[in-house]
Amino acid sequence: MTGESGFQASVDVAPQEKKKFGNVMIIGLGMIGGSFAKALKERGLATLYGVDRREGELTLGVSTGVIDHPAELSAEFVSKMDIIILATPVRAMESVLSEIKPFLSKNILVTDVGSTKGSVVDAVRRVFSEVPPNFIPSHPIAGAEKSGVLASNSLLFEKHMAIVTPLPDSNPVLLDRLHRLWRAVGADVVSMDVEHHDHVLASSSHLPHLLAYTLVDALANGERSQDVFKFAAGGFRDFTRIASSDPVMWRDVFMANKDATLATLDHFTDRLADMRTAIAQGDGASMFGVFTRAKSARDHFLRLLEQRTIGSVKEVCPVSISVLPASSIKGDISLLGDKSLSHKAITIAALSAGMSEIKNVDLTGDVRITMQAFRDMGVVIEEVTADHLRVHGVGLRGLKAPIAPINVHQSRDSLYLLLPILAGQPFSASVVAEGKLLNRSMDDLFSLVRKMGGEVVSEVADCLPVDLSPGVPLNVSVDLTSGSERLRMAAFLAALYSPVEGCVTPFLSGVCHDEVLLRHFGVTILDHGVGFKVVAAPLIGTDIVLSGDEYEVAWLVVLASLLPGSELSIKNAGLDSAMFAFLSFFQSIGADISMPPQDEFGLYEGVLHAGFSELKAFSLTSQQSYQFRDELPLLCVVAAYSVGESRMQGVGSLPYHYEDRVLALVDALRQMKIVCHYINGELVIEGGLPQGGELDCAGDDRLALAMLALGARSQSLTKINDCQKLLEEFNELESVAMQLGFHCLVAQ
Ligand SMILES: NC(=O)C1=CN([C@@H]2O[C@H](COP(=O)(O)OP(=O)(O)OC[C@H]3O[C@@H](n4cnc5c(N)ncnc54)[C@H](O)[C@@H]3O)[C@@H](O)[C@H]2O)C=CC1
Ligand SMILES: O=C(O)C(=O)Cc1ccc(O)cc1
Repeated sequence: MTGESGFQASVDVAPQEKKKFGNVMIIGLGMIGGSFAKALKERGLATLYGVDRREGELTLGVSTGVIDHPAELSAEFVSKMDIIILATPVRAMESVLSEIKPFLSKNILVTDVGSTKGSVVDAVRRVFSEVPPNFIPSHPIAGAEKSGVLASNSLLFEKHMAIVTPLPDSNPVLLDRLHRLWRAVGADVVSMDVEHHDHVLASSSHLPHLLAYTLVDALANGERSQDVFKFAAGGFRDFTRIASSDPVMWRDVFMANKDATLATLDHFTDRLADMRTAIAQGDGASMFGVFTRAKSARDHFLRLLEQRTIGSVKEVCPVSISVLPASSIKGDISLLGDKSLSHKAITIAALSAGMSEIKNVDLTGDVRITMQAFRDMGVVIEEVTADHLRVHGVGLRGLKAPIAPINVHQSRDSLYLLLPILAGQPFSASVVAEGKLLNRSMDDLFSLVRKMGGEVVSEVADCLPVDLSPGVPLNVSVDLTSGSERLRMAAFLAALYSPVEGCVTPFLSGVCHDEVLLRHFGVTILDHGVGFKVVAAPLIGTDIVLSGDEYEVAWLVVLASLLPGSELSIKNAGLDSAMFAFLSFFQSIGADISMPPQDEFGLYEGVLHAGFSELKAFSLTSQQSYQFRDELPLLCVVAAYSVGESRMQGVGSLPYHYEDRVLALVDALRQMKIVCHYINGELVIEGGLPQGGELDCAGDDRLALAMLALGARSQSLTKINDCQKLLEEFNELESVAMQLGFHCLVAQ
């Protein structure tokens, strides 16, 4: 090992100051080992010892300050370490482990950074006959095509993932230390099992390296190679950068991860053969399909990585919005399409036969998750402009089995649409999620899928992740009178997959956007008094322009009503029966609104006008409180500015989520010096002149909008904290405010 010729490794292992991670030995002081050492050393977190079979690397390691001391794999050094990191090529690890084995004690954390994990665990088993609890493998997903200690970079792991692959017997205290170690050098840590790691990395890292090496080799040895390289365009350079990586390291990787790389290589070879056929046959449609899906998958993926939502907790910057009092709103405005309707329109268009154009569609946030899921199942979706899609539908049962689980991330909207659709396909599929969607019971949705005849298997009862398999399709009958409104579109979709006819009994009577959207695409929905019969028939692609978000419409109407001098026209309102009822109630307490006309489907679509007027105090029965439960925060604001006392019965009997929202607003009202009483579930608000203040909407977008309205006519400035969700949901808020002359200021 080291120190043999001329280079003296000191055996005096620093007893002096103890740093956070103590004595850390890096074995294999190349690019990754050196980067790790440098990152710990620069942060003053450890005393670094380096070992390398190439003496030159150690000399450079000391002279460039990457390590504190050169070392050897002897008792004097090894036994005094707190942490040992193996950073050699993977096939060298077995001999390194044999050398350190005699000097290891069980409280020394030993880890590695190898690109494969199964082979390292096998090597550990061969050396120790088991995996000792203090050996816990890991792998940073960060690197470069360079090698050697001079290529080391102390920031290499910052904002990159580090995968740890603990084993059942791993020591939990040391596992925790390993997590801290990776976090200390800036990495986001994720856990995975060894086998899964090797399969995922075979596709995401090993296969691309193989392709790059093979491409360069094939072209370099082919005819006209001089000219190929001379005239290589940027694409060649981008694609082949990684062919400059270290050949020893990569030979080791492919020898160590043979089965998983062969599996992904076979899959890729099949797809390449398909592309060959498409080119040979001049099949432009197939090529266009592959290129569009691949482009959007990559764009989507990069966006997600930028937000760092894959495998790590999303970093959110706190956003506050301040409202300056005494402004009016004036102007004609068009609102971007409703987000939930955007998810649904894309879904229905994807399941229709033929092409659909969807205009005024909101393509921000979670909507992209729904879109990506369909693209992963073979649907070509072109983004014509930022709010215009062209969807090449494949029919109700025409989706292709996705090659990987569908990831709905944290999007409930995507999940509730995708699950019944997947259950209606002839293939099995898995659905995974992240964060708040995990470990939550989805029993309503899962039982809907079971009603369709689908088989649902999840590790934790009724929770994600879930595996779905098709069964014998059944005629679905869903009664939503005691269920959640969220299930409404899911129930309609399930009914569409019925062999003959499905039946949905919704909670509220009247016209709703979901049914209208389906009718647009040719679905026959027969109202039979207590519910709807949905006739199972193909959907037909069509063109549709989405109307503005209804809650945003309601908010703007309330704002216009409260602010003297306001004159507002919303050019693309689309009100269903429930929103029409709310705005009608609002008219009944004095609001000056003119509603858009009713269209052939029963929606009130078109221009809506609203202006300032003095509003009267009001009383809501329990039934009305329930009916207007979504709009109650807005009504509380109206009550605060009305003359007299307003009452809302039955608030205490609302589902807790709605009650909580109202109570949060009551707190805000009290902070603004408005008198409120909440007794036996009845809320009484005495109108007055709200003061300004600093409010917190607790990340609830609807509450945030209500608080903005509350601040709009208050005595002094109102600042609302925690508004990130509002800007995610209503991302054109600032431009709408600017167009209408509503003075609000967004600050991060
Ligand atoms: N290069 C990359 O981008 C990434 C590499 N990895 C993994 O990190 C490990 C190291 O890779 P790099 O730092 O890129 O390679 P490198 O070639 O820069 O460094 C490896 C070092 O290990 C030394 N070494 C080899 N056999 C040894 C032995 N028996 N005893 C002591 N030292 C020995 C070599 O002399 C060399 O200095 C590999 O297992 C690789 O799979 C992990 C993530 C990224
Ligand atoms: O240079 C690149 O783009 C890489 O892909 C780096 C890399 C190489 C090997 C790994 O195990 C992890 C990351």
